[in-house]
Amino acid sequence: MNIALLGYGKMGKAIENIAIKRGHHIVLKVSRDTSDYVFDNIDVAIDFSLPSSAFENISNCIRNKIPVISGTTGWLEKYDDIVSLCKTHNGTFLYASNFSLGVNIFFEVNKTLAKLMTGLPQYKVSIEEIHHIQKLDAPSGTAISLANEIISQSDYKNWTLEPPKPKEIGILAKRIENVPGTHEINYESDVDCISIKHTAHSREGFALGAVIAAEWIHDKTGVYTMKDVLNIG
Ligand SMILES: NC(=O)C1=CN([C@@H]2O[C@H](COP(=O)(O)OP(=O)(O)OC[C@H]3O[C@@H](n4cnc5c(N)ncnc54)[C@H](OP(=O)(O)O)[C@@H]3O)[C@@H](O)[C@H]2O)C=CC1
Ligand SMILES: O=C(O)C1=N[C@H](C(=O)O)C[C@H](O)C1
Repeated sequence: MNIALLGYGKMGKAIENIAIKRGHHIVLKVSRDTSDYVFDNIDVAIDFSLPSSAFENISNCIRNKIPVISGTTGWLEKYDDIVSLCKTHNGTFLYASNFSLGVNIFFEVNKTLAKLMTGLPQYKVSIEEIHHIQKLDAPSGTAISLANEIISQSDYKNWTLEPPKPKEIGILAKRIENVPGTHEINYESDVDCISIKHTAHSREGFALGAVIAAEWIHDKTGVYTMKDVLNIG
């Protein structure tokens, strides 16, 4: 496939390595200062850019009939607008807050555990995420996905970065140099604690998942998630 990379930072470079190993060609790389570009002979675009640029990048692809996947976090208040645009143009779009296989399995474990914990108010749930100090958004997109899944299975109403009130899930966002991404869910009672944790050792898992998603989506139309790609959930 001919791939356009929208964002050529830490993730763009990790994706380039894996895509080339899998026989693909990177034919366009877009960064902050790429002023004018055309989508010429592109099979799929992969957006890992900035919270402030993802919406425009994705819209641009959809309007130009380029299938696009995005892993950029921190822009999701406009997700529904992208879905509408995609439907209007009969386009192709997939967003994932986390492309790694491990985290997508972790999402399922989180959902199952949240179901098991309903009706056990003695356990208070909280989420901790740790990322590198360059990360622009907090909490992480993955932590938001985890919280939303718990909310969908329970009496919790929303998540917060502040000390949680009743029915709120507290998220602690820590920033530590060079940490690729760690997420932990804790159910704490007076007598014990149940924890589940995913630790990324590098960006390779995110990048491989993104390339697999791009391979899967490039000849389809519609709006998809990683659950469709991995056939889980
Ligand atoms: N879903 C997932 O699995 C994962 C998601 N992420 C998310 O991906 C995003 C990128 O992460 P990361 O690669 O670490 O970040 P980086 O800061 O390393 O890279 C961001 C890149 O975006 C470029 N950029 C800036 N403006 C634009 C624009 N208008 N159009 C296109 N590109 C632009 C920057 O260019 P320049 O270098 O010129 O400034 C830079 O190359 C983040 O939102 C992060 O949270 C990260 C890992 C996994
Ligand atoms: O910014 C990152 O690095 C990451 N961002 C994603 C998120 O916000 O969840 C995924 C991963 O944890 C790495």
